Amino acid sequence: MTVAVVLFTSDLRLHDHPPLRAALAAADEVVPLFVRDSGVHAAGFDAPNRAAFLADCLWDLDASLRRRGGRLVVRTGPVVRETGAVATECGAAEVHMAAGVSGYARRREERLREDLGRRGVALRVHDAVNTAVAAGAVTPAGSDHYAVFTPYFRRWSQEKLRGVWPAPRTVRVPDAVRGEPLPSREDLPVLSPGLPAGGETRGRERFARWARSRMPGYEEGHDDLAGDATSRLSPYLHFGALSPVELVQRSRSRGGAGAEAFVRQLCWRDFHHQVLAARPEASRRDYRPRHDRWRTEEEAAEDVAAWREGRTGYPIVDAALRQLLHEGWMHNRARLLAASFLAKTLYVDWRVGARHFLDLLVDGDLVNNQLNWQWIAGTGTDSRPNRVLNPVRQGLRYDPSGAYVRRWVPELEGVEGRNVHTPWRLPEERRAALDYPAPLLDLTEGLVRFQHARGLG
Ligand SMILES: Cc1cc2nc3c(=O)[nH]c(=O)nc-3n(C[C@H](O)[C@H](O)[C@H](O)COP(=O)(O)OP(=O)(O)OC[C@H]3O[C@@H](n4cnc5c(N)ncnc54)[C@H](O)[C@@H]3O)c2cc1C
Repeated sequence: MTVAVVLFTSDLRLHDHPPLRAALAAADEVVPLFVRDSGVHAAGFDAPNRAAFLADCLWDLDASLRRRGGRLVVRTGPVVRETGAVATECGAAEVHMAAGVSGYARRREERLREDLGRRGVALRVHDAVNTAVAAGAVTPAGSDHYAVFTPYFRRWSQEKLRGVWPAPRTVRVPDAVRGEPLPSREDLPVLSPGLPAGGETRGRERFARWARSRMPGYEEGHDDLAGDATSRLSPYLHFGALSPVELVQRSRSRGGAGAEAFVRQLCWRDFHHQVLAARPEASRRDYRPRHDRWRTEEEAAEDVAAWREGRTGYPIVDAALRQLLHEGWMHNRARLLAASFLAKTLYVDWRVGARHFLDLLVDGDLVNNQLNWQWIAGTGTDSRPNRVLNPVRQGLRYDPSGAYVRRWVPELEGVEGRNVHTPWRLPEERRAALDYPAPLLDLTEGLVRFQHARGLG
């Protein structure tokens, strides 16, 4: 009887899963393994909102495996030690896993290869599991990655994707391998109250429902904050509960402007993955240094606290940050303007904001979070690095009725129409009756400070 191990990391699904498919083809029995990696805990990446979503994903994966005659084996500890121990216990000849692009994922792969090699076990790493096109598979002449999105998108769109594989019918797991009880959402500390439920089953249902009802209007509707017309699939993609290859293929086969626009957004994930794969240090250091002398968290303590709590006095920024606190998720347009406000208007180090997002976002990941923050801070891949988003104009444009602001900032519920974006202009008596702060700073002041810092005048 031959045995293989599948080490699940950010690929918590059974459909379209290259490592599982290869392991089932190579061995009679397979151990589906998930390690609650103490390294991830030590790095502070298991924030409660994501830990809760992860627990849902593991329960769902286990249930799906049980329906196929198997089960999920969960272990806790350093991932290299636990994987090696499981491989030895079950006499596996191979361990299969998905490739990752972060520095941590790369080191994990190297250490696994070494440890398993000593045990006589081969490590097989599979590409295009968590991206549609593998990071580094397409490169421009003379460079190891694309630094600008549009040419990458053009090239990426021409790549032929592999076929989509169904979930296996049966998975036979050796009886002898010991597992631990699955972690549960109930055991976790305080979570955002509006956190979505995780798991492949829910992710697939959500995609199917959204593709039928809202994908056709995605192109026009995706920036409408109150309309909430985007897919909200990002946490499922982050944990690999959905396959990007499958989403691209299924969207393309539906066709239409909405599907095309959605596929383009999926390409942004791949774009950032290939940047980080080539420049892993971009998760911490400026990708394109602009010689900024950012205000630190200590220097800007009061501004940072007001920003985090959603009490800056700029309603659209506050609505965005309160949505994050409540749902562990934020609309893309809201992320853009909240991040621009911190990094450019308040001129605070983008890493301070990126950390806050990572502490709360259920889809928070090093690749997309850090590189989107760099994009907005003008140290990343934006070809207009000095653009500053004006929160009043953004509010009027993307929340013209003010419904998004009223949803998240109840103090402003009674302010009619577009006035909700400029409460400081209300008559003094009316303004004083609102339990809502005055603007933290004048926007022109913020703009001048930023432009001066960037040497623009
Ligand atoms: C400052 C900032 C921080 C961000 N942090 C993260 C993060 O930690 N994790 C994360 O997944 N996304 C992040 N994003 C990207 C984007 O905001 C979210 O992916 C999107 O809002 C998720 O909502 P959705 O699933 O409804 O998106 P949809 O509009 O339905 O898009 C479909 C999918 O495309 C991908 N996508 C869309 N826009 C982007 C983008 N700009 N970059 C990369 N992928 C994209 C996502 O996987 C998303 O689920 C960040 C954006 C900004 C501006």
